[in-house]
Amino acid sequence: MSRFGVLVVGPAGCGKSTFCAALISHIANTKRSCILLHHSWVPGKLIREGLYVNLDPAATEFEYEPAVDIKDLITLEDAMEEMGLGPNGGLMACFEFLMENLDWLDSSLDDIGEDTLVIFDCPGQIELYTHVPILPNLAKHLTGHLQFSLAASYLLESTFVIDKSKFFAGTLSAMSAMIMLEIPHINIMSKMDLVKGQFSKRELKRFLDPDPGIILGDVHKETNPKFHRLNECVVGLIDDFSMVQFLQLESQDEDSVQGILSYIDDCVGWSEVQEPQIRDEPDMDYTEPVED
Ligand SMILES: Nc1nc2c(ncn2[C@@H]2O[C@H](COP(=O)(O)OP(=O)(O)OP(=O)(O)O)[C@@H](O)[C@H]2O)c(=O)[nH]1
Ligand SMILES: [Mg+2]
Repeated sequence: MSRFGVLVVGPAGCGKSTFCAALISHIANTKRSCILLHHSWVPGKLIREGLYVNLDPAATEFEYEPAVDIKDLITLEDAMEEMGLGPNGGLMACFEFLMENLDWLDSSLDDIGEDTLVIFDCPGQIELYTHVPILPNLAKHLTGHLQFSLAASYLLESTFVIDKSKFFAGTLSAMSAMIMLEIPHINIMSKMDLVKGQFSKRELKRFLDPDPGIILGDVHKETNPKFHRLNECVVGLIDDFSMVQFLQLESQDEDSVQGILSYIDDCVGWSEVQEPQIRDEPDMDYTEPVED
């Protein structure tokens, strides 16, 4: 049995939930999972039977009904009220509770159809994977105990490229997530529609496939000379790793979503498993009859 999943992570408000919904719409439009779930396609049914997992205990509105919702285990209000915590402390407490009750997640994911790509919509608090190893441990559980072939997609908002020092901060957080999660990782520059008109293709390329050395000059101009040495060290760090590249995402654009889904499919190996299948045929037994 193959199980595939993608953790959608990134800072608050970067467009994670919108991207999850766009992925689901696209998968539904192309009807690719209907066969993989139950050989039938009923709009909406797909969503209840798998695919979308909400891991944000503060999320209340969804474009698609989650198949699994952390709020069925614990809500942010409960955690805040019972432990006398604020919203961020409450969120950490929710995840600690989830980690102590992983059997709940195991049983919730038990019914997920074979070969379905499960989309995990994560909260925007990046401390969950940059400071404390909660999401990394969850990823280990999914890949180890539940045998998911799992990838992470890290979203960074495109408006970060307008402020170059913010871009470096964002790139560092993407790197940090990549290193902490230890699973195949895709960086995505979200909300590209917001900056497309403002930059030429060449200028945008500088950020999508960053050469920090070139951007450094611009950052120097924008920062106090006292910090130039620090800027250089940060650039050196990004350069040394040479691992950060971004794919472009416009969640309203189906081609853009398809492009990113193809990367995710490749990362988790979904495509490899699908190729031999005859999609519109019911399961058939092709083995030779055994003679008595
Ligand atoms: N212009 C534009 N806006 C977008 C895009 N994607 C998301 N947004 C908007 O950005 C805002 C935040 O989007 P969400 O999908 O809720 O972001 P999120 O990362 O899930 O937010 P949190 O869960 O609170 O961390 C919403 O107002 C979206 O409509 C996009 O591709 N283009
Ligand atoms: Mg969200």
